[in-house]
Amino acid sequence: MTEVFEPVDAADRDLALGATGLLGRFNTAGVLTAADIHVARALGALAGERDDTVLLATALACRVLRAGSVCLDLAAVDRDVAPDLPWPDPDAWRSAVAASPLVAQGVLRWESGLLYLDRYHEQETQILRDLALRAQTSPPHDPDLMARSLARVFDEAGYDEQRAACLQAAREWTTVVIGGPGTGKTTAVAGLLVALHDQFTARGETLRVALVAPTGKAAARLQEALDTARLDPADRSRVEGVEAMTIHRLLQRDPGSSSRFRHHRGNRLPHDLVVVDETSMVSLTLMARLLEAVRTDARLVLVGDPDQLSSVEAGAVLSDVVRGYAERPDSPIVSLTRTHRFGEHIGDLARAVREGDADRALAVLSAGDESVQWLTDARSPQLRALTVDAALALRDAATRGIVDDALVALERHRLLCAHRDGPYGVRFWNRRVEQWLTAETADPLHDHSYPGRPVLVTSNDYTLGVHNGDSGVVVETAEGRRVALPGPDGPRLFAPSRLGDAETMHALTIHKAQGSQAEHVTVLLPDEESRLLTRELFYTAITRAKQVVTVVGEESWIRAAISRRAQRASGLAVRLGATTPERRNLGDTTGD
Ligand SMILES: Nc1ncnc2c1ncn2[C@@H]1O[C@H](COP(=O)(O)OP(=O)(O)OP(=O)(O)O)[C@@H](O)[C@H]1O
Repeated sequence: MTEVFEPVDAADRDLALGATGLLGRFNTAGVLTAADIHVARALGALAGERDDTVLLATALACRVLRAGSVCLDLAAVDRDVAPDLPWPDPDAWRSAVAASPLVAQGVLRWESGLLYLDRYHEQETQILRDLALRAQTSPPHDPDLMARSLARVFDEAGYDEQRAACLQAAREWTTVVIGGPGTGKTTAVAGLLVALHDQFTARGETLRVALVAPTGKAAARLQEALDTARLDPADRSRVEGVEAMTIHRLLQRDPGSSSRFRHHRGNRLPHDLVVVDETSMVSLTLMARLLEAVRTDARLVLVGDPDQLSSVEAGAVLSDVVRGYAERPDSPIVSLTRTHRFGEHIGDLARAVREGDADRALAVLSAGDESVQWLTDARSPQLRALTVDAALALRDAATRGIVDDALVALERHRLLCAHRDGPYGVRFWNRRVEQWLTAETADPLHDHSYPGRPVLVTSNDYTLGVHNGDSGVVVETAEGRRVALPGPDGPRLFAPSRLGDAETMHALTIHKAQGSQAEHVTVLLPDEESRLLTRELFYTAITRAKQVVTVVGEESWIRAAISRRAQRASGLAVRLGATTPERRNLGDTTGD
């Protein structure tokens, strides 16, 4: 089932002027927006397509993009959500789409039952082409030196998976390192940086490294993990000076265009090694832009957890790549399977959710371990106690003006919600925690800059160096109240009025929490009717916890979450699986 029928927002429910026939019916029913209809009509006029059913498919192909799909899977359209609408007969619909002038003229692409707007098909095709091109040759490397470097960096038993990841990345231009939280992905990256540094130095060259992540928050976490990776002082000096940044910053936005970057196929990045962390959050479009900008003779290492929620924008590139290569002999995937950080119980819960084993997940939740707690009712006094304790700790440090302590307190607890609105939403819970706090302290909280207010920045301000997703806290200082945000060289302080768009963050959506972690995470599940409740969402939420996770929700909601998959239509996995590997210098893994 594709997500064609995620209910449109109230603001979306606009009617297209003069929309008649099928498009008009689907528009009035709230399935299509005016924008979907506008695009379908404009493309239809361009190609001379008058068949209403084809225009309907075109409009739906626009609609699915908003739900994260790259294309419309015509056979999987779920008619039950709007059963009274005049759906075309499936066979006739397929034939009409296949025979459409829109397809003949390349405005739309029709492949294996999937209907694409040309741009997205082109991006998939480009990714496939670039991956194939990168796999035709292999990089020069000295295996003996590699073995010596890895023996030094991973000098204890138990690092076989990390070693395997580094060896693959030494041998091939493209490597995909996948694993859940705490499986040692960053540790593998740190080892790889050191080992490749040795390789380049031995050849009298300097290794140029780019370390990137899709969001500023994820880049900051990657930097922190690398800075604290277990390396001896000599090896540490080999990775010093490597700065993690966002993919957008690496590619550099072209000031003359909102969608182009300075680095592209005609102006490639200079780096010899590009490592991308949190790749699950990278959209199809951004991956296409990145792949074309990386030199074909530069190593690319994609790191991430394919079981997490996919990008906000269309595409599920990491999980598609993993599925697409599953049966291929030339797969660049290295899987890290052993968890090294979690308490055993959070790891067990995450595994049960990932594997779809609801009975096992409920058994772990019921076992009574202090690292995995379960509250069936959001009215539980325990939920109030733990959110108020976290808010009070923040308020205490902030009122005393101890900025470092306030920022530490900010990382202690996160209340995560699936929705923004409604009884399980962020807005409701932010207000509720503030009310509880007022009841506890008698502080008036009508002022938005009260000390201890946790703040989430929601837009980029390049002059201030503040990014969407940054989080901080209002603190009392000698100069007055300031919002403290963590920075690479210590806390940064801003007058509250200088920070543009910011929200209160006693509660946060799971989507916005992607790429970050906190010591204790409380996951407030929505009821089983929620359209957002999926296994990927639940897994992403649980795995934000470093030490303790509290799940709030009834058994049936947990079962619903685990049984429902977030599905995105895309052709990448199938097209990748069907590609025949082509190798120019197979077996040539040594020497230049
Ligand atoms: N093979 C190993 N044996 C023992 N400890 C390990 C091993 N690999 C990593 N660790 C330790 O486990 C912890 C987590 O490792 P790391 O940060 O590399 O994981 P990760 O997969 O990048 O985590 P995440 O992406 O979830 O932050 C670190 O403290 C690291 O030193």
